Amino acid sequence: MPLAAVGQFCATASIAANKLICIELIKKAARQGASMIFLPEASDFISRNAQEAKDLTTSLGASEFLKGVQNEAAASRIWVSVGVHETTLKDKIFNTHLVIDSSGTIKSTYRKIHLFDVDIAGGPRLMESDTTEKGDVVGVPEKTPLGKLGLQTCYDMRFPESSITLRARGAELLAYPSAFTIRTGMAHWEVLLRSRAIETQTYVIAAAQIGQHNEKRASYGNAMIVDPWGTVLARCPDNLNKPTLAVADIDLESLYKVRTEMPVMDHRRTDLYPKIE
Ligand SMILES: O=C(O)CNC(=O)[C@H](CS)NC(=O)CCC(=O)C(=O)O
Repeated sequence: MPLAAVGQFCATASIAANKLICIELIKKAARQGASMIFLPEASDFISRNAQEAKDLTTSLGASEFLKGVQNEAAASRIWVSVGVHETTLKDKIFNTHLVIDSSGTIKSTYRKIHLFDVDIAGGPRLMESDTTEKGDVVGVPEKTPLGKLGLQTCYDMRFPESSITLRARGAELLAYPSAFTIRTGMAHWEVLLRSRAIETQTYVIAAAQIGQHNEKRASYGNAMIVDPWGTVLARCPDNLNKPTLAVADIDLESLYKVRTEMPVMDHRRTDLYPKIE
């Protein structure tokens, strides 16, 4: 049975420092026998403001951060899922989720489709669309050593439509690299992830940022792997002081048992509401 590793750390505005942390996590996951490691959203950097985000962002091909991650994926012979920023043709950024194979090649690119524009009394207030352009493709699951992987990002977990779309297209796992706020994380994080896993009957893997990135921004952590029954198989420790990993076996046989025993996809009343595909 293949082993998945989910990572958790606190990115700052230093791309060089974040790159070293990710390289160490990739090495450690490979040493533990994982076939694939999942790193958080915005693993390349968390910026202090919109201007800094624009200044730090490059194309995928010109990214020093990605070069380091791709080289280490190849050196450690492990697949990697990672969230990064990417320049667009306009003066904006894509919030991009990549799958890199064990030779260091980018196999799949997903650009976050739901942007986090919220203003909650007592915080947080974040307007992602000020800097970020939304992607316009849900995509098809990518074949990985763990199974067919559907790519999403963070806030996307609030939209079951896209996870059900990916399930309908063959997903056996869904990845949600994240940088969740603490307030919304305490109220919603685990419930959302377990709900997506239960209703789609897929594994859900959510790498996460944790801790204080700068004066204005902190993240909730609780990176986790959830099985298709909704059980939290692994969770990174609540450790603010160092990057951490958690691992779990991916058992597709038990996934198909869940789907056979309770075939919710076949029970849909698409005569009463739209079919998602
Ligand atoms: O800003 C970057 O560089 C990377 N992007 C993020 O951190 C994004 C947009 S601000 N964060 C979220 O989507 C949090 C969602 C969330 O917390 C919720 O749904 O409750």
